[in-house]
Amino acid sequence: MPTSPSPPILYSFSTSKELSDAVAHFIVKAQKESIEKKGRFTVAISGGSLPKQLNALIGKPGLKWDKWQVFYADERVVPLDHPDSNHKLCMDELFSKVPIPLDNIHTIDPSLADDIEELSDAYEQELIHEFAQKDSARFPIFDLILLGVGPDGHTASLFPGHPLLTEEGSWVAYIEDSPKPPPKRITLTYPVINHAARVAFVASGAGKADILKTVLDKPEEGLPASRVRPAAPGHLYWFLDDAAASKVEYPKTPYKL
Ligand SMILES: O=C(O)[C@H](O)[C@@H](O)[C@H](O)[C@H](O)COP(=O)(O)O
Repeated sequence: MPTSPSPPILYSFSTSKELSDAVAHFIVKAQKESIEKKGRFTVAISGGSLPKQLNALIGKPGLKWDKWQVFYADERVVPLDHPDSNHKLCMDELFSKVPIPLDNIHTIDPSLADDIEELSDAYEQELIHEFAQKDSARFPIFDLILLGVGPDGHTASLFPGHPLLTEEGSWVAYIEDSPKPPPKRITLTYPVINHAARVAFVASGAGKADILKTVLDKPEEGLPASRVRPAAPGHLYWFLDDAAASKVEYPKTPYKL
C-alpha cells in the first residue's frame, strides 16, 4: 500500500542544454529500471514547453522505443493534427524523430469530441486496457509522468480552484472551462499522478520564478502543482533551469550524470 510521500528532489541547471541532457539521462535510467522489472516503460507526457525539452532523447543510445507505452498526462480536445493538440506537438518535437511504434502512443479519440464525457471515458478505458490487466491495481502505476507548470501553478489540466482537484475515483477526467485555451481538455487525475513510480516536473525561464517559489516553498497554499506528491515508494523530481529556480529556497540536490 502506498504510504506518505517522500520529499521532492530539486535539480537546477545553468543552461537549457544541461537541463535537457539531464532530463534525457534521467529518462534513460528510469526506462532501463522499468524494462528490467516489467518488460515495458509506461510514460505520460504533458504539453506546453515540455515536449521540446525532451529533444536530447533524439538519437540518444540506450533507448528501447518499442518498449515504451505513451499516454498524455493531459490533452486538448481537438483533432490530432490541430496546432493545439499535445499529441501533434509531441509528434513534431519528438516521436516523429525516433523509432517508436505508433501503436505504442495512446491518443484520445477525437471522433468522440461531441461528447467529452464519452471521450474521457474512452481514454480511461485505454489506460485500463494497458494497466488493469497487467498490474491489477486500483490505480495505474506509471513508471514516469512528465509534467510542466503554468504561471498560475496549474499542472496537466488541473487548474487552481477547479472542482477536478478533489476527484478521487476516476483515472481520467474532463474539463470544459479551462482558463488556458483551448477550454475542452482531458487530464489524468491526482490519484493517478500520485500513484506513479516517478513524477518529474520540467520548467525553465525567469517567467516561472515566482510561481515556483510558491509551489515549492509554500506547498501549504495548495496550488495544483504542489498537490503532486507521489505516495511512497514513488518519487517526485523537479528539473529546473537556474532562472526558474532563482527565487526558490527549497534545497537543491546536485544531479549526477
Ligand atoms: O496542455 C497543456 O496546456 C499543458 O499540459 C499544461 O499543463 C502545461 O504543461 C503548462 O501550462 C506549462 O506550459 P509551459 O511549459 O508552456 O509553460
